[in-house]
Amino acid sequence: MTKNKITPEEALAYHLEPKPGKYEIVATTPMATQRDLSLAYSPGVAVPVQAIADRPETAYDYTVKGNMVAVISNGTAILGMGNLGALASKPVMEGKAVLFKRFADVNAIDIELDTEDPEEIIKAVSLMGPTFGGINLEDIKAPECFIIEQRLKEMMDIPVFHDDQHGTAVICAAGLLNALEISGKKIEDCRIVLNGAGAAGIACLELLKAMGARHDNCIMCDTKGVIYQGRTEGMNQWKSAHAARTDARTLEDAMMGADVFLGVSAKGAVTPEMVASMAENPVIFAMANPDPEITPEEAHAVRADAIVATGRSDYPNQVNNVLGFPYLFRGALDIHARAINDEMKIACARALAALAREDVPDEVAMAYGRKLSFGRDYIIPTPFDPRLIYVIPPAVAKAGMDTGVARRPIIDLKAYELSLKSRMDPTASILQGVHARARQAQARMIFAEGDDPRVLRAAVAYQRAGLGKALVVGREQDVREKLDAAGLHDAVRELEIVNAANSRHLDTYKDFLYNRLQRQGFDRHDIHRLAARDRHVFSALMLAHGHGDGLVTGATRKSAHVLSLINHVFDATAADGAVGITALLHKGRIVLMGDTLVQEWPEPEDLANIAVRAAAVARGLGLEPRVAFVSFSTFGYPVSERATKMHEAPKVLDRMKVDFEYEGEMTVDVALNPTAMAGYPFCRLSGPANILVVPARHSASISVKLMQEMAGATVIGPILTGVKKPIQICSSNSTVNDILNMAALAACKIG
Ligand SMILES: NC(=O)C1=CN([C@@H]2O[C@H](COP(=O)(O)OP(=O)(O)OC[C@H]3O[C@@H](n4cnc5c(N)ncnc54)[C@H](OP(=O)(O)O)[C@@H]3O)[C@@H](O)[C@H]2O)C=CC1
Ligand SMILES: CC(=O)C(=O)O
Ligand SMILES: [Mg+2]
Repeated sequence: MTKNKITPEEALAYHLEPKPGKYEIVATTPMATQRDLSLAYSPGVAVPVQAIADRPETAYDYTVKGNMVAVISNGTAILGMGNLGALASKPVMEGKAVLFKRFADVNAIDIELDTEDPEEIIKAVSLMGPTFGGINLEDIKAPECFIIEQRLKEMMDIPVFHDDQHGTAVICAAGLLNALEISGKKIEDCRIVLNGAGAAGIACLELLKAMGARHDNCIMCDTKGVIYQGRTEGMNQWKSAHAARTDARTLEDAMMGADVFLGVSAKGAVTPEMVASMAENPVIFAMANPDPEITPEEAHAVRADAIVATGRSDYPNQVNNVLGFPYLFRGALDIHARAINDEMKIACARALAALAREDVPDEVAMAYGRKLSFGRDYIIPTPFDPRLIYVIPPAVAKAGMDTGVARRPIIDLKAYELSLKSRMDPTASILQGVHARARQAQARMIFAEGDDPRVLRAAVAYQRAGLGKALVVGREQDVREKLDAAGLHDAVRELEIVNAANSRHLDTYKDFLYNRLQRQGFDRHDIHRLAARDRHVFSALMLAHGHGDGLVTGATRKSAHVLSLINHVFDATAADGAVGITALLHKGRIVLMGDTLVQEWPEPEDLANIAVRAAAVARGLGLEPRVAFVSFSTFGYPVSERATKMHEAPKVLDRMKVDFEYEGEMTVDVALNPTAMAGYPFCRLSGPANILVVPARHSASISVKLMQEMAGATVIGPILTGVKKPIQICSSNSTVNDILNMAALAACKIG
């Protein structure tokens, strides 16, 4: 199993850069003109004000209320870290807000309340009702959380949901249904031990009992050991409800012969001996965060037959409420629900359990870089499963409608499902897929520019993210100093630093290069200078000889120059059919553009080759290619000599009988806008183009940079294709993340 290794420095840097924190608020309306100002603010705003005053339900139409959730904490139970206060809880709450957005397009804002007094929290939150479509309580400790949630539910007319209680319970129930199916046991016969009698623990046991677990078969423990009938120390009414009739007094006693262990307590609470004493095919959900009660490695070392889950993303079977709260709220918000009730939670649990049993589509397997099929290492869907957004919310919404909490029922559930499918930004999952496949490939990546701090940080991140081995070309002393300056002292020991002076292969490289270049005016001296002193050439030679699986360079020099150096070692010219493809990611859309790197003025045959290369890149990214040859004319009008080759290129593809959609020539709006395309009913594209082949490199460069500077598009590439080995050339203004992404692209051989 590959484990992600995350260092404290990386975690801090992630939160510090590019701006402090993890989200910002973006306007959805333009505020550009005097007229905009008049509409958005005074006097225009008075009109929706009056409408809402007259009919309060229209707040869902004229404001963000209907898609806005508050993530509220006082920091008394931050993950499993305990009571560290409201301010310290902010990174977790900002994180939950981002998860809401990323996974279910719910706008969420974190609110940290600096009090431990339940009455103050109740008062503060109850007054926020008008602002939000729902309230997500987070990391508020038991037993106060029970009182707070109950009272707020009674007072407010929007869903109030304590994620640590019900989110956790729902996911735990879903995972357990499937784990028991695999271990061939029935919930009503199982002996269940639950450690941690707080927010998560009480809610988990309550839900499992509602789903068939027998009270007499369940033992709950806390820091004082077993909660047994008659115990007085450290008790409260919620624990008392689950007090067991048993002689067991310690967790160790309770675990003997148990079928199921559920941990929502703290790191290391379970020992290997306890696991060893459990019944056959034991189920162990060690859900404490960030560190589980026992690690899967430790549990499997003593019980190979155990089915193990944790709350973390770096092990299989992540039982974490991230699988629940985004989708529960999505479904609830879409029916303008008054509450999230038990039926909606159970519908969510059942839908999640059912989804894990379904055949996993290729796109999900591709995103994870491994085949996932229902079994011991896959009992619950993975958080990045793109089906969650359109499978779970409809189940929740339907249960809400059936039980009468919907203010605005959904008439057409099928249409709702379709709208959910197109709601999510596909671009995030594309990068996630690339990284997952890179992790699978475990490529030895050559980072040619070891003298650049960004490259060094990307190399460290590549290795620590478990993507493979990073080989850094540079001088040891220099690399050490630069890593020290970046606060990455330990990384020197982890990276392999390579250079001409410490390579055993320099003579072989020089012979190879001499053979290639001797008839192009290079003598032995020139060859030595190139091979020993130029890191781009040296790195390319390493790659050519299989002393690395991929190469990333270009962060310190202009790409054309880097490409000319690489051409000494590889055939990567226009004549060789090399092509640069750039991916533009913007507003949920991804468009590939070519050629952005190699071909200056491609002829129709070259344009066809660019289309073929771009289509392969698109498929590598999980997109079905639709190519448009773009120009300033559409299907022959206006007539122009400059547009002729764009008109001819599709005919070349006709002759090649390629297996993807293409059309041209056309203007960019016809290519990308379905309404404009509809004006040409004979157009063979089945939807907006996702690949634009442009007439020349200057138009490609202008378009990409315009999108980047004016629209703030994310740019990946140019991705170099059509070369024998994976080489990716970054741009000189690449960030650490850009370089890391290029390394991941090289690792999974996209291009
Ligand atoms: N995977 C997931 O999705 C989720 C995981 N969790 C995890 O569950 C844990 C508890 O969270 P939450 O319920 O919100 O917190 P609470 O503060 O509400 O409850 C903590 C409970 O754990 C008990 N406890 C703490 N340490 C131990 C120990 N070493 N042995 C036995 N019991 C212990 C406490 O006992 P006592 O009553 O005696 O003080 C208390 O009952 C955290 O680690 C959290 O990260 C929570 C939510 C979701
Ligand atoms: C996952 C979560 O909410 C917790 O550990 O508290
Ligand atoms: Mg929590």
